[in-house]
Amino acid sequence: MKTAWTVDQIRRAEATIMGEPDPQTGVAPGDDGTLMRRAAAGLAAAVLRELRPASGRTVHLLVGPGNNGGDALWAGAFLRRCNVRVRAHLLTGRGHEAGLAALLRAGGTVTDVEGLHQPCDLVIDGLFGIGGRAGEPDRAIAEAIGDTPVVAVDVPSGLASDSCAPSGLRADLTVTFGGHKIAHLTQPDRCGPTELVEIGLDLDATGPPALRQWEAADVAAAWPVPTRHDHKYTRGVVGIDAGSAAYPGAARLALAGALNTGAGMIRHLGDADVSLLAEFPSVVLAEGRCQAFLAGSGWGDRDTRAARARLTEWTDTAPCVLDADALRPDLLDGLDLSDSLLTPHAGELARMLGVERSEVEAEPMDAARRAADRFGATILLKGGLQYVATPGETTVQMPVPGPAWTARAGSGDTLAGACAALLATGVDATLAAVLGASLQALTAADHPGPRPPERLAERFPDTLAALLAER
Ligand SMILES: NC(=O)C1=CN([C@@H]2O[C@H](COP(=O)(O)OP(=O)(O)OC[C@H]3O[C@@H](n4cnc5c(N)ncnc54)[C@H](OP(=O)(O)O)[C@@H]3O)[C@@H](O)[C@H]2O)[C@@H](O)CC1
Ligand SMILES: Nc1ncnc2c1ncn2[C@@H]1O[C@H](COP(=O)(O)OP(=O)(O)O)[C@@H](O)[C@H]1O
Repeated sequence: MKTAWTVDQIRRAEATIMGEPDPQTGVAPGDDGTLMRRAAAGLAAAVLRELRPASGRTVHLLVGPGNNGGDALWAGAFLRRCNVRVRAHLLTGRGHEAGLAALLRAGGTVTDVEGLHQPCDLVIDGLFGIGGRAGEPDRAIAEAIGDTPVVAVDVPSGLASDSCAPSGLRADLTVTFGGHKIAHLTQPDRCGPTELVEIGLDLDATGPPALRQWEAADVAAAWPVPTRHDHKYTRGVVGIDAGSAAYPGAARLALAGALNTGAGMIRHLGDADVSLLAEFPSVVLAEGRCQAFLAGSGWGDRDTRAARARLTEWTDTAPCVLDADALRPDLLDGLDLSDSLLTPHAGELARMLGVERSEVEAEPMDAARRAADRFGATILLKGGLQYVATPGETTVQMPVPGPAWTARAGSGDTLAGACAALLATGVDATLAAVLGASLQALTAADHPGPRPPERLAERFPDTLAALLAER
């Protein structure tokens, strides 16, 4: 599990070690440079690994006016001890005083933008870190970097740490300090792999993290495996109302998702063509008790009164997964959704919130959180990176990300079925969303290529078996 923290939390954790910074100078009373040197040592070690062999190689430092530039300068001084040639470009003509003095003492040099065009093996981006504002890099600097590998200090410059929006320089590796920032998990294409250097911050004391990214081992550990004492009813019965004359396949897809995730029993309660059940002989048509329901996938333009009656009855009875055509404010308002899961994609979430899709796409984490509070329901916002927001909870969960092969019609229906099967086992809506979305993503990673969603769902059990074998 990777956890990410806001800039405010990082600053507060720093302040408990060094004291509150003076508002005029920005200098904290207890700042003797220890944290910066720890950070810089970790940064230099990472750069040495990238350069291997390092002796005789050349590194350019892009140095901003703040502490981020200080880290780069100190790292440059450490690199000099390993016989690395270091040239620093000071963006504003000045840089962290002690760091610059250390670099010059160690034999590093200062250069202008022209000097950055001289050949070098690696660029350290220390322009701006968590104090940086979002923005595009200076053209002259971007041109000078060209194709040279970039190691970003803390966060790539121009990428806002608390945001999901892409901007700024692109890094091949980001070395961060104390704890991951939100942008590391939401902008992997900008940050590259992220290496965490411990510098002694107690981030847990600042409250819950902003974001948690699940990994395969976490999914395995949390998976609700049936025990010897279980039977089909204790494992959970799922009632599914998916599909319509216009979208008959949605029922088949949702059933495939639920069956292959391990429901104890499935009741097909929709009005879709039952001939599809020939393929799924264990699915029953009999009405009866259910531990979870799935409604909305492939409903099309179902009559509002009928849809509302179904949702009211089901949400009053058991936890529900509400998907696709059930995700309309006029259907959802007034329902008790406290133990249910809504699974919108960005367009559906925009409709639920009455905003433009672009607004959801720009800050998906915030949009998911807002929707969770607005509807009092857990939200799984689907897409390339997915966000699970729980009403009243600060931390947003990010399921394991998967390849974009999954981005096709019908994948959402199988995912909804998978989440419903998990809800029926008794796990809460947040865990059902995280586990269902992660299983789909991990399976797609195991079977890359244009595999139709119902075929991908058939591989869920293999992926799960491999995951559980590791636990
Ligand atoms: N604190 C610690 O002990 C430790 C901190 N550590 C390191 O400190 C980093 C945070 O340092 P920081 O607070 O000095 O902020 P930093 O990211 O250097 O930027 C601030 C400067 O940039 C300027 N600026 C911003 N955006 C701009 C833009 N778009 N275009 C132009 N200018 C812009 C901004 O100007 P202003 O906004 O004030 O106008 C200000 O002058 C952190 O990421 C980590 O690397 C580690 O050493 C571990 C210990
Ligand atoms: N870029 C992407 N990378 C990986 N998975 C994606 C990407 N975009 C969408 N997905 C997945 O594809 C599915 C799309 O769901 P949705 O748009 O609701 O499809 P439908 O309603 O047609 O079934 C979701 O399961 C989501 O997780």
